[in-house]
Amino acid sequence: MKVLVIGAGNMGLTYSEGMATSPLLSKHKLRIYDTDPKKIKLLVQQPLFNVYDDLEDCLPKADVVFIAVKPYHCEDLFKKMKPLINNDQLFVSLMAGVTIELIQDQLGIEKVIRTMPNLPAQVGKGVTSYTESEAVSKLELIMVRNLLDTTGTSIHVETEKFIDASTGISGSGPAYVFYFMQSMLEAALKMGFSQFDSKILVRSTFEGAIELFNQNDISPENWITRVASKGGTTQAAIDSLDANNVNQLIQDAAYAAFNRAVELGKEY
Ligand SMILES: NC(=O)C1=CN([C@@H]2O[C@H](COP(=O)(O)OP(=O)(O)OC[C@H]3O[C@@H](n4cnc5c(N)ncnc54)[C@H](O)[C@@H]3O)[C@@H](O)[C@H]2O)C=CC1
Ligand SMILES: O=C(O)[C@@H]1CCC=N1
Repeated sequence: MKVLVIGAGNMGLTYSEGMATSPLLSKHKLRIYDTDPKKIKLLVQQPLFNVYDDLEDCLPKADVVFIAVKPYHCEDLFKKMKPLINNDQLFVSLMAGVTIELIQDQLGIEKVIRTMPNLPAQVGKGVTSYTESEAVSKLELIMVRNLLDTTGTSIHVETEKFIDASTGISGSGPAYVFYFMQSMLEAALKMGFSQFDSKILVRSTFEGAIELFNQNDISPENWITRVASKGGTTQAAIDSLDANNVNQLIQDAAYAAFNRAVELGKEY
């Protein structure tokens, strides 16, 4: 099986590295293509995969093609791809919003797996949701799942609605966590801690909370009650969050990302 990854950015490179360092693919079975000459120049020096700057040299012979460009680049890319592809090839899209139907129509092919990955894939802790068009076989689905799992874990969803929904939860989600971290860091600095100590306090708090969550079957809501004493400091903080409707605001943010994914699908 020969795999081509189109787009050597955050996601394309992450997946390429995940697949290349797994036992599933040897170097000569994995290719990466990008249009940015500076990226190509840097990438040719790495030993993990073969790097291309011309679609004609890498696309026609690929069995599985990962598409990891920004949604607004897909129209132009699809025009260039169309004369070089065939209906036996399997296309795996990592793009937010772009629908299976649009990919099938613009490329004139049938086999598409649409995914929604996330950035922690860079450290092997990604989560990717995925769904497929009718023409994709069970075997092909398992094969691609194994490739996706080289960057973490994956969940299969029945419809594309859940790909857009997971964009709002896990795809964009790391940014919500970083947003929270940034606020905590700014508060620590204002209280007079150094940059160094602020980072330790915030990082350890996030790591510790995640570890507790992972090691016990207890809901976050329940954990809050274990931190908060009646009339104590945590309750003062939670009361402030509740008074400002932060729970609802976070849910609104997740829905904003979900809705934007649906909108993106109509823009191309
Ligand atoms: N960054 C993230 O956390 C996530 C991104 N995604 C999706 O992944 C896709 C890629 O995002 P990033 O990797 O963050 O973007 P990026 O901007 O880091 O990488 C995109 C790459 O595509 C290349 N490119 C542009 N036009 C091209 C073309 N016609 N042919 C070949 N290469 C081309 C660019 O030179 C660049 O290297 C997007 O569609 C996004 O919706 C999905 C989930 C999470
Ligand atoms: O912001 C975006 O559109 C992409 C999709 C999910 C994360 N990044």
